[in-house]
Amino acid sequence: MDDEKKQQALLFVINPISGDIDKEELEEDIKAICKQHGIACAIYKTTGEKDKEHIREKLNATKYDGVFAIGGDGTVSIVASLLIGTTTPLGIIPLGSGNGLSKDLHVPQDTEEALVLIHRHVIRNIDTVSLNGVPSIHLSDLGFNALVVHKFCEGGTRGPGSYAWIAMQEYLGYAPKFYRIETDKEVFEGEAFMVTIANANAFGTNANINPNGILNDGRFEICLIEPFPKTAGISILYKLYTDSIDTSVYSRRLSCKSATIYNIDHEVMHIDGEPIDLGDTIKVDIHPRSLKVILPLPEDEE
Ligand SMILES: Nc1ncnc2c1ncn2[C@@H]1O[C@H](COP(=O)(O)OP(=O)(O)OP(=O)(O)O)[C@@H](O)[C@H]1O
Repeated sequence: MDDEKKQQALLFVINPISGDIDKEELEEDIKAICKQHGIACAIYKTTGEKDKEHIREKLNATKYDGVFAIGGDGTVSIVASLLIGTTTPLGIIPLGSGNGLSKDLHVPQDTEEALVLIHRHVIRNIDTVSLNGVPSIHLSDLGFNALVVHKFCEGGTRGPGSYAWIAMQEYLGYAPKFYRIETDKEVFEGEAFMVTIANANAFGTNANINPNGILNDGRFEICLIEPFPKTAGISILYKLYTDSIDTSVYSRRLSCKSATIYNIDHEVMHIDGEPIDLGDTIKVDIHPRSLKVILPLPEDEE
């Protein structure tokens, strides 16, 4: 099905600095594609200051038929959080240093191919998760990875290289933390190297923490990496990058619709890559099919 006729007005939220990629030409391409297909096109360029508030104002002022986030996971997360529970779908043109959600949604990573979504696509519903009421669309966690995300955000440098450098520096000295996790089905109590609340599958780095997660199954997974000898680190890393972490004896998965995580050691956390402090009791809930997303046409409908 081609939705071209229904698309009247689209908002494009462009992060000019994401992925260190210049987007001047892209802006012109977007305008040309919209003109060609009779679509009214509005552009908002992020500044890094109060972007969410400014985009919310635009959404309140005008009814858009879709909002495209053009940037990395941070930009996608801001736009998505404003569209949850509305009838307005989220589109993604992946142009960040981390493009995790777009990969899990099978959005083309090639910009030219992704731009086709402007006029040719299907709309599907996906689940979202909330942590103490704060939306998470992709992956949130406590523990080692969250610590690396915090240090990465505090540092001045961008990109996957500096993330890997921080991870290497922190790895040897990191001690697992103690958690109690009560889900609607089971209870876990013990130490973990990291605790990931996963609506989706893989981080922007391509490390796949939840290979069997499904974005619209009405459930989320709490993925634990339990304490392991440092010598097992390489094997765990290998399994993360070969979609086989489920086969590790140090991994555990709690599949659920709701959970409460007691963060007894006050470990840091992030939601979709943004550091956040939610206190020591984190209530997690699934919101089935609460976000509409713009996706490529299935091959049999091409
Ligand atoms: N015009 C701007 N100038 C500086 N920073 C900006 C600007 N617009 C957005 N930002 C910042 O960009 C970050 C989000 O970037 P995003 O995740 O989309 O791309 P990225 O290349 O993957 O970035 P990162 O690797 O830092 O996550 C946020 O920290 C936001 O504050």
